[in-house]
Amino acid sequence: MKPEANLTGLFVPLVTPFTDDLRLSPDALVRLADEALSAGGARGLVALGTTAEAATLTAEEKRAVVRICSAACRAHGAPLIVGVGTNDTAAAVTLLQELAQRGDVTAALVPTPPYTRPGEAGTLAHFTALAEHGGLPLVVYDIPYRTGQPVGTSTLRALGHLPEVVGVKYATGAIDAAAMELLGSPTPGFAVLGGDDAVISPLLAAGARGGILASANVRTADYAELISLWRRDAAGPARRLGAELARLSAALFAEPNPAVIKGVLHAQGRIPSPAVRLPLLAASADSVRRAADLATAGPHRAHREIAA
Ligand SMILES: O=C(O)C1=NC(C(=O)O)C[C@H](O)C1
Repeated sequence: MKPEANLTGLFVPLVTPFTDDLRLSPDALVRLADEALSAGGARGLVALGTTAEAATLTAEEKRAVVRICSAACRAHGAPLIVGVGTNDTAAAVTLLQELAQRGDVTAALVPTPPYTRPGEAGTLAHFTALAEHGGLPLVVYDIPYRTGQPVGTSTLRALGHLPEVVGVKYATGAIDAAAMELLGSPTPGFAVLGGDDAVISPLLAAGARGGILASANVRTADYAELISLWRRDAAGPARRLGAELARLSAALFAEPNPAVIKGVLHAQGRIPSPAVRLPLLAASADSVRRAADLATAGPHRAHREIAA
């Protein structure tokens, strides 16, 4: 029997706000977490995703980020997903066991082992070990353009049948025959969540249960509404909002994530600094301006406000 993770809706992988001198800004993270779950209407949060620049955080900073996100999730009765990414299976088991001991983590978001390229059988063996020994429900993060390790539909299905694997963050960069095959016959207890922001709308149309979307750090409520519209089969408004948000997502990803998102959040006064840690560089003023314009008030929102 699978653990019940209830992975439907919008999960926001929060940025990690820094000060200008690159220290963690806990107060800003507390505000972002609360806004996403209250005004934003997100179903839950993702701590330590790619968008959080998790690769550059110290162990102590990671603990602080998880503590803050956990407190917000507890206050809102929301699920918390935590990113755990390494190509060392034994180290991943240890990290998962430590997280499991907290008792407040709904699931871990785990990429296919990055860089090593262990093949599909090795990837399946990796997740089997994590499922058997990690002690936490797992969401497989399928993002071959970052990890270098693609997984085919039959491997994904095999992963979905592992007892602790409750979902996949599907970010293959395409909605193709493989995606349609995956979505066409869903595996019970295995949620498909979109993770490619610019194509989230068609993935939802094809049956994805929700999304883990960095773009939702900005205009959270609209991404939550997009998911809700598709799940209610409201195709017309969903298509219009999806097209508008795809333009925003493209602008937010014009430079390596999360540089533009942080630039926009800073321009909106929501974080103290647009700073990112090396090897990322701050986004150009042009990219931030273009995305900030799209973030402020799209025609869809204007239309809804007039209609209200
Ligand atoms: O941090 C995440 O989770 C996400 N990161 C993305 C990326 O940087 O590739 C994309 C997605 O929006 C979620």
